[in-house]
Amino acid sequence: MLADPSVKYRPFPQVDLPDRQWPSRTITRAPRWLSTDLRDGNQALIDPMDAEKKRRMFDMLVRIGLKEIEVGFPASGATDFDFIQGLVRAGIPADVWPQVLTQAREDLIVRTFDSLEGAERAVVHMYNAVSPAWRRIVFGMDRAQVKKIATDGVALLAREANRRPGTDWRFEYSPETFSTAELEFSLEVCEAVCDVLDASPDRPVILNLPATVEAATANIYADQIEWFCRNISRRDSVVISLHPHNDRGTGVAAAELGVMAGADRVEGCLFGNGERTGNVDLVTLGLNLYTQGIAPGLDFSDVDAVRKTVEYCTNLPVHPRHPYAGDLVFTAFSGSHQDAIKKGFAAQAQRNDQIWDVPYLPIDPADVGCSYEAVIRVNSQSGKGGVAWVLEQDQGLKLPRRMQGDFSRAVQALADETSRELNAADIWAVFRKEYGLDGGGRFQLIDYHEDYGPGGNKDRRFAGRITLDGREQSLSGRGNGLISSVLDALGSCGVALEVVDYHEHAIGAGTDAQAAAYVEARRPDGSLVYGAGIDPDVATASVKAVLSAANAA
Ligand SMILES: CC(=O)SCCNC(=O)CCNC(=O)[C@H](O)C(C)(C)COP(=O)(O)OP(=O)(O)OC[C@H]1O[C@@H](n2cnc3c(N)ncnc32)[C@H](O)[C@@H]1OP(=O)(O)O
Ligand SMILES: CC(C)C(=O)C(=O)O
Repeated sequence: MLADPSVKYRPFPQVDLPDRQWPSRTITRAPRWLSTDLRDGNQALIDPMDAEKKRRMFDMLVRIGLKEIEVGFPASGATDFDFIQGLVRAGIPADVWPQVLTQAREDLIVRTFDSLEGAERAVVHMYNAVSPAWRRIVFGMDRAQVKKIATDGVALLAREANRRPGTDWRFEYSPETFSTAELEFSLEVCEAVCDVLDASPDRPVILNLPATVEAATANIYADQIEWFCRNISRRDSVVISLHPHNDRGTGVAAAELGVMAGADRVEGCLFGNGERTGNVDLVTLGLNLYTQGIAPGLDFSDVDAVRKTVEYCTNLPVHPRHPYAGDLVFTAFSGSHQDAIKKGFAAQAQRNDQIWDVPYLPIDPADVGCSYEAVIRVNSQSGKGGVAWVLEQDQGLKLPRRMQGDFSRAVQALADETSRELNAADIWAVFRKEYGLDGGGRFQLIDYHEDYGPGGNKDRRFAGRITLDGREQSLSGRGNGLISSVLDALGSCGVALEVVDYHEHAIGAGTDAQAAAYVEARRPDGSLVYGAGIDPDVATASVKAVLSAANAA
């Protein structure tokens, strides 16, 4: 890299628009969407989609709710041409407009119209680049010549349409490279195109203003769009469309600001496939709107299925951190995030309204078909809240607060030792081991009997059979409750404990229900130990929990 990049790169000039309005506008409804997955997306693939993949993509786009779909570049070759003819023959849903792209060349235009033979309706989209670099480098033409490519081209569109009156034709024109062209020249070309096509309010022309290469910050694109919307002479006879690419990684921002600046329509691809760094991502745009309380008109309620289809058709993976849809976007590994999310879910469950307010989760995962189970996952960065969450989701165990800290230390030790993610089975195994659920501690309950002394209810007697250090023996004790009588019995084995906290709850319901009991106990030196017991009988669960604490002591 250069020490001084200014010798090679120039900053993008500002747009002279001191009274710009877009910064204080908000988006209040979804724009019209066009999917160009089958065109811009497809042309950028290592292996372009075959007919089967195209059909699968098309059907999914229709299911999602796309009403405008660019189905290909028919003059590119037989694959696109035949696919488009096949779609037309099979019948395109009545509320869906197929769109096709062509260069402004007569033979290509004729072939493009041929591909749509028999269609009820279609949009023919023609482009030519207008910016200085393309004029100079690609075409070797001046402004007038480049403008003539456009006007001659759209005249051919009108001619071909007139020759085929059985189809309801609409037109889209893209001054390709709009974002790096002089605004006045783009406007001049678009005005001329609208004149030739006789744009009117009932037959508006789509003017698509692409950021063919994203070359400036998103606010500059918004300025360009607002400037264009203000200056185009027949605003009511044109649909202003955006086509942002993502070279600077700000395609989504550019599209959003462009809509605030007055655009009616956005062209993009699912998950941002497309040339180089991609077209703007329709999934992110749609769900961004959704999280502002605006119905996007696109159904991503099973975003995972959408992702799998796109991955299959494009043979490109969607990044695990991709907004809303990546494998890891609803997953928190880090302790403080887990703690906040766990509290957020609990608060959400207690509130009496639907408003979503869970820390770190901008959208309810359930709305896009994701379950809550995977929201919190555990590794060495995790904390007690996350560990407790996984145990609760997996086993239904609701550990008391302080015990969460005790248990999490054991889980943390394993995570550090193994340097990997711990799944629910790992965590459950640590719990069973830590609290002696499978045996292994000094004290294990075989069975016990409880009765009352002369003092009645406050005079409980515990008589148990346990294994102590592997040897079976009897144990008895007395207290004013079951737990204190077990503690008394343990005292005779030299274990002095005072219970400072006790919790119990049911796990599950009906005949399969179990009870979980948790004990926090203090040793003579003041240190705390914890125990847990699980049993179909709640009293037995509590006895086991006390013995479990004794094992820890
Ligand atoms: C920004 C975009 O994504 S635009 C869409 C791009 N998509 C594609 O190109 C995919 C499909 N394309 C193709 O299959 C082929 O490029 C075809 C069939 C369209 C044309 O193929 P060919 O004629 O063999 O070659 P090629 O694409 O290189 O054409 C370049 C010529 O077209 C001219 N040209 C480029 N764009 C346009 C345009 N929009 N209108 C008119 N002429 C154009 C170039 O100046 C060049 O002219 P020259 O030969 O006189 O120098
Ligand atoms: C054809 C146009 C719209 C295009 O794909 C672009 O400019 O990126």
